[in-house]
Amino acid sequence: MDFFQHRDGVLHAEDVDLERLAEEIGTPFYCYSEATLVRHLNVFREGVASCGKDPLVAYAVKANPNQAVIACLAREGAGADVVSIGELRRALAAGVPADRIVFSGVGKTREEMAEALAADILQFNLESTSEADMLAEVARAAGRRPRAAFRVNPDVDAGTHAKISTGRAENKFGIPIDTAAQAFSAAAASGDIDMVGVAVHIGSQLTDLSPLEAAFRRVGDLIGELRAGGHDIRTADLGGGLGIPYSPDSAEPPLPADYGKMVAAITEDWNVRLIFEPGRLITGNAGILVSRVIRLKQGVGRCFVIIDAAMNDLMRPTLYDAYHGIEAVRPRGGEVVADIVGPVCETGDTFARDRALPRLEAGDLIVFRTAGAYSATMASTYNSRLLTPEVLVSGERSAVIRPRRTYEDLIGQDRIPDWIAKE
Ligand SMILES: Cc1ncc(COP(=O)(O)O)c(C=O)c1O
Ligand SMILES: N[C@@H](CCCC[NH3+])C(=O)O
Repeated sequence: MDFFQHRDGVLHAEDVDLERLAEEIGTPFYCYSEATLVRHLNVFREGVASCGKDPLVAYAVKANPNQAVIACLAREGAGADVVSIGELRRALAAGVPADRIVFSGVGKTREEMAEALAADILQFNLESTSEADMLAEVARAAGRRPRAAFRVNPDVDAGTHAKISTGRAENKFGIPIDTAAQAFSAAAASGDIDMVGVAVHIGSQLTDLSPLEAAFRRVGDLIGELRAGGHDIRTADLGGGLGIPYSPDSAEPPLPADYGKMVAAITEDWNVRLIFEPGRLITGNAGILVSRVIRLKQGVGRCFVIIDAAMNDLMRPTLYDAYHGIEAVRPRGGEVVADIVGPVCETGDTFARDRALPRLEAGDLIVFRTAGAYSATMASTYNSRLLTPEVLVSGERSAVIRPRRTYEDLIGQDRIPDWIAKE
């Protein structure tokens, strides 16, 4: 059965024996397709290939930071967009060259800056003037000269879920675009930072190009203004954010090729190196979550399918009311309309309400589609559940890329202070 969906709508014919994997690994587990990851990276790269000279695709590591996933993309030449020292270390350890790494995020600490500076990353994306002051201090102390961009906030509504919208004036991200010229001048005047670029990212899971277009046009105007003010702007980081299809009923998000055409037209005379930071688009439809039905329970007027995955494994439905396609691995005849729920002690531990599915029985395997991005990485051990293992499949091959830990590991992480242990 084909569970990995290419971004261009073609189902990939990867023959994955999920039943065998479930026997070997136990459920729940995440499963990623290497071919689909690579395919998505290439679809995006082809889409933006005509956008200026040597565009950099810096994979947003936060979407799926498994070392094997980053290494697979690094092998294909991807860079990385990181937002913490942990992500920077992951990217470097997975083989992403430092000169393809950009460091985003509103809360970079002195220590993080010093480490990224020592690694000589391509660019810091600064999000406030106080952050620029801190980077200047760190750079002076280290005797190095970082390259940096200011991320601007264009005050554009991305039309996505409020919790993942980042480009409105009221959001914490970036500096207001109207004050950017002063911020650039102040940062450049410090003499410690090479202010090379402008960055923008207005949100995630965008299903319409027009907010991106509006934001990019503002960035274009700003680049003109900055150059007129004497700044040597050499890069423009256009962020990530392109949406992917989650539900067969929702509108098709724009294709990377259409996005690329839009970007190429707007940036034609910018004369900069463009940087892109796609995350979800690369990994989202390259991953699934496999779970087993524990039991069925008839409630008052509703049927509950209780599965062994829970909100701690896949938070998106409870956090954003996100839709994930759910399918039976070996569909039986008939149909059931049910609530798909996990074992966690919260009503929010509901993946779907009133979902029509083929009839299910205890022991059946089911699959959550589109679970390669912002899924395993947002998991927790709530209810003292173990983190879900991850598997990578590549044609006939499969490898566990994050093994299941033991309860001893989980419990042994904690320390009982002497004074309690003794009493
Ligand atoms: C600065 C930045 N770049 C890139 C991304 C990746 O976004 P997406 O996964 O929607 O492509 C994000 C997350 O929204 C982000 O905050
Ligand atoms: N965690 C969000 C995406 C956040 C994007 C990060 N900038 C999701 O699952 O959709």
